[in-house]
Amino acid sequence: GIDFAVADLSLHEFGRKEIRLAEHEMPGLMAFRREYSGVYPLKGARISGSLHMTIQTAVLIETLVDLGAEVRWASCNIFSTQDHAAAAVVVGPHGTEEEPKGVACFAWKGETLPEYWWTAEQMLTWPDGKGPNMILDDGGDATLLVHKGVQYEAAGVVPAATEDDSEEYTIVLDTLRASLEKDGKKWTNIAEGIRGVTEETTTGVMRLYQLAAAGELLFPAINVNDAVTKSKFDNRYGIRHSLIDGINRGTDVLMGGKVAVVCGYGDVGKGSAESLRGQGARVIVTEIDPICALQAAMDGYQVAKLESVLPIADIIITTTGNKDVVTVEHMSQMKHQAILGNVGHFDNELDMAGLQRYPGIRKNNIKPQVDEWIFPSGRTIIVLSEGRLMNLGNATGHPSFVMSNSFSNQVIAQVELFTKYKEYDNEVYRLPKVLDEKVARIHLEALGGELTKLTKEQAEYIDVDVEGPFKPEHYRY
Ligand SMILES: O=C(Nc1ccc2nc(N3CCOCC3)sc2c1)c1ccc(CN2C(=O)C=NC2=O)cc1
Repeated sequence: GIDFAVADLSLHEFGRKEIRLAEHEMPGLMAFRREYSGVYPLKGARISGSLHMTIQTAVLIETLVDLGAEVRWASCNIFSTQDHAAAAVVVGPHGTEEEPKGVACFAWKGETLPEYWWTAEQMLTWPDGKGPNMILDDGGDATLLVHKGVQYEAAGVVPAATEDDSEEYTIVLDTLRASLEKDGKKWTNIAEGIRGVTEETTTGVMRLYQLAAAGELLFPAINVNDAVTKSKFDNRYGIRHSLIDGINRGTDVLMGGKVAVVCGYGDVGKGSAESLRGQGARVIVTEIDPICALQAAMDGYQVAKLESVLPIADIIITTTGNKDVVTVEHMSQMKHQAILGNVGHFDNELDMAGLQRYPGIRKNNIKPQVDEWIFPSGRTIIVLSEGRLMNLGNATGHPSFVMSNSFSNQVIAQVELFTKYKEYDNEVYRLPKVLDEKVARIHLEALGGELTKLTKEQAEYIDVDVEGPFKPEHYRY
């Protein structure tokens, strides 16, 4: 039998039902199952995956298994696991609760930090003592664990107190300390067996480039995040779908006719503005970058400074990826019951610490992820998801079709690295554009779109191959 640790295996039937619905909305992954049927390009692959254990991720996992891989999984966030997805992945499409036949999965919603690092350790160690030969990472924790482990083995000492006292980092070391004392040279063996890692997000990709720049990257890496059909789609179309979903689930406020301020006009800001405009809101954009600001103006949005529009703003959404975009001074000048949310990067776009320290402030929790903050003046504001990503806290993250684009790039990258790792150095690579275009072709077809074909003469005229790639590397879509 397989080893696993999930919240409640009896949720597997519900998970299986939602996985079946998601498969219909993930044409890219299902196309790869058909294309590679009987070929098993990932036969022999032992993939350790660290990525949000959601229904969509379950479809990714079962696609990797269909392609021949053995998989062990943990979530990359202590809150993001959907317990029914984890249960279904363990039982598998042909297993039962009594006799699970799925994948070794170690994930449950609400893990403590020590539990989180324990699940990461389980994900990286096979029962036969072997390690993975591939890593699928989101945020870089799996890659970090392997590299830190090797570094400490190389130092020949069990890690002492660290230069960084954060609780999370110390937990990593406790895990490492335990495993080093127990298994000695385990981590070096694990790293030596790994052919490569494919990384889902900006944060993880940044860590990879830092490792590569320091000459410390132990194996090749593919940056999935910067595939056009991943980041452009997550950031623009995923947010366009889930921003108003989160506002509706959280507040049921009518957005038509209201004034909505979107801070930032990058891909996330563009998706957010479009989402709110679609509901009939009058959207005002704030920007620091003249090019993005001009784009907003040309798209018909008023471009203003946040301070200038606080008296009329009903909804304020931050999308910048920066910190302190909305300060407590801004909040104290907002309209009564103005709605404030963040879909940018981390939870520091809104100055929640400043709000909590504001003299005489009071907090009235309306329902999970929806708080009313009451200023001494009696005026209140409604803050979604405590300033954290409200498309996740108040809604269900990206829809399956958007994740199908992202995860199709993951499958291509896993097959590419597993089968051609000898052609790669210990550097960070992006997928060839023609594979990015392949993901787009599959999803266009699934939407009933018809692609026009270049004639040979036309292709020569614009100096591209009839089969692509159709754009130069530096092209910005
Ligand atoms: O982060 C994700 N999810 C998440 C969910 C709930 C949650 N609750 C939190 N807290 C904070 C402390 O107080 C208690 C509540 S943090 C948190 C995070 C997450 C990201 C990408 C994908 C990618 N993705 C999709 O978008 C759809 N399928 C996917 O795999 C998923 C989840």
